[in-house]
Amino acid sequence: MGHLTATRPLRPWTAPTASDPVSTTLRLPGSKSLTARALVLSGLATGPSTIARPLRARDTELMANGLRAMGAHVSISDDERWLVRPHPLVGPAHIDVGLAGTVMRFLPPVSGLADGRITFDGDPQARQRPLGPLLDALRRLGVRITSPASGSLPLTVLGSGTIRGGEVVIDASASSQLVSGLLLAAPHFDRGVVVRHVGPPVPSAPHLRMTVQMLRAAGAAIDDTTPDVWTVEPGPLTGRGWEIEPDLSGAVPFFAAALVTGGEVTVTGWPGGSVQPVERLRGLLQAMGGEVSLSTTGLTVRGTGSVHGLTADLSDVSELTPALTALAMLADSPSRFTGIAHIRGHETDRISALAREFSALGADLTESHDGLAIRPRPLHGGVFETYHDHRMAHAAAIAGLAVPGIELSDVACTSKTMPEFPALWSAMVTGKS
Ligand SMILES: O=C(O)C1=C[C@@H](OP(=O)(O)O)[C@@H](O)[C@H](O)C1
Ligand SMILES: C=C(OP(=O)(O)O)C(=O)O
Repeated sequence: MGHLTATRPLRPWTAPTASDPVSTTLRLPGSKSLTARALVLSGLATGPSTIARPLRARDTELMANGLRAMGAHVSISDDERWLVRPHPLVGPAHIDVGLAGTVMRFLPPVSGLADGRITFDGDPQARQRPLGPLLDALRRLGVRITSPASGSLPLTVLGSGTIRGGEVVIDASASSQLVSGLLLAAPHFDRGVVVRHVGPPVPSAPHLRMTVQMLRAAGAAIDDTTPDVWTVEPGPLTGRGWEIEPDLSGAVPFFAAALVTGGEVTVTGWPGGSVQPVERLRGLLQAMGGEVSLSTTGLTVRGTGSVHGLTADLSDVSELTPALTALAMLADSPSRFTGIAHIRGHETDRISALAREFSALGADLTESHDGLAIRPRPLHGGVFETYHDHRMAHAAAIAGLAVPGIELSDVACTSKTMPEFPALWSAMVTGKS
C-alpha cells in the first residue's frame, strides 16, 4: 500500500553552522512543477516527448510511476533526458501519490480518461490534504469516483475511457492545483471544460499561469482572460521537447544562505524569460537585504551583511513561507506574512508547525489564521520536528547556519523534491561545493 512508503527510516541530521560567508556556484535540480506538468502533458500527447533536465525526486518519480501504471511508456533512466511515449490509458491500476499535491490533484482527472478501475492512496498526511472540490468537479463532469473518506484519499476512479466535460464551478481557495489538475486533462474531455472559481482567492497564481503556458505550448486552446475563469477547448496535445528550468523554490534556501552569512550564491541555468516567479522572488530577497542579479552564468544572490524584516502577502508564492520565516527570525526587524491560510493544507499545517518548532528554539512567532508574525530574538539549538515536510527541513537548515545545535528529526523528507539537499547544503557551508 502507498502509505507504507512513509515508513522509510527517518534520518536525524544536525544542521551545519556557517563560520564564514558562503560562496558557491551550483547546478540545482529541475523544477518540480515544470517536470510534473511536462510528464502529464506528454502522457496525454499524440506522439513522443522528451523532458530535458527533469527533477528526479520522490514527487516526480511518483508522477512517472502513476502514468506508467495506466499504460504510458515513461523512461527515466537517463538523468538528463526522460522519454515519454503515450499509450492508450487503461486500468486496473493503483497509484501511490506519496505526499505529492501534484500527483494527487493532476492524476485523478487523467485516470477518468483511462478505461478501467484506478485506485489512489498516499502517505498518511496525504489523506489530510484538500481534494474534495476536485472530486466533486470531476463527478459533475461525468467521472465516477468512490471515496470512502468522502472528499479525500483513498479513492477509486472508475474510468470509462472518456470524460464528458462542460462547465463546472469549483472553490479552489484551498489549492491552485485543484484547477491545474482539471485544466491539464481537459483537452481530452469531449466538450473541453469551462472552470469557474467561486470563493476566497485562489493562491499560487504563478503556478496557474505555468499550467496555461504549458498547455498552450502543447497545442491546447485555452482562454484565461476572465479572472477566475479558464476555458479549454477539446483537441489534441502534441508531443514535444520540454526544457526544465532549475527549481526556483528549491533554490531559495541556498539564496537565503547568502543573506544569512553575507555571502554569494549563484544557481546556473536560468533562462532569460523564466516561467517561474523570478521577479517576485527578486523583490522579496531585495526587501530582506539581498542583491539579486541574472547573468549568463545564472541567478546570483548576494548578502549585504544584514537581513531585514518584511511585511508581505505571500499568497502567490506561499511555498516560500518556511524559508522566508527562517530568514525573518534572523532579521534586524519584525516581519509579518499574510495570505497563506491554505498552507495549513500543505505537506503539514505549515503555519502551526513553523510556530511550534521555532518557538521551541526560543523564537517569538505568533500564528494567525492566514499567516505569521515574527519578532526576531536570539535562538538556541534543540530538536526540530520536520513532519515529513521538505520545506520545514529547509527552514531549519537556514536557521542552523546561524544557530548551533539545531537537530532535524528527519532530513530524508527532503527527498520529496531534492534528495541531494543534505549533501549540497553541507558542501556549500563547508566550502567544498
Ligand atoms: O501546481 C504546482 O506545481 C504547485 C502549486 C502550489 O500549490 P498550492 O496552490 O496548493 O499552494 C505550490 O505551493 C506547490 O508547491 C506546487
Ligand atoms: C506545497 C508543496 O508541494 P505539493 O506539490 O505537494 O503541494 C511544496 O512543495 O511546497
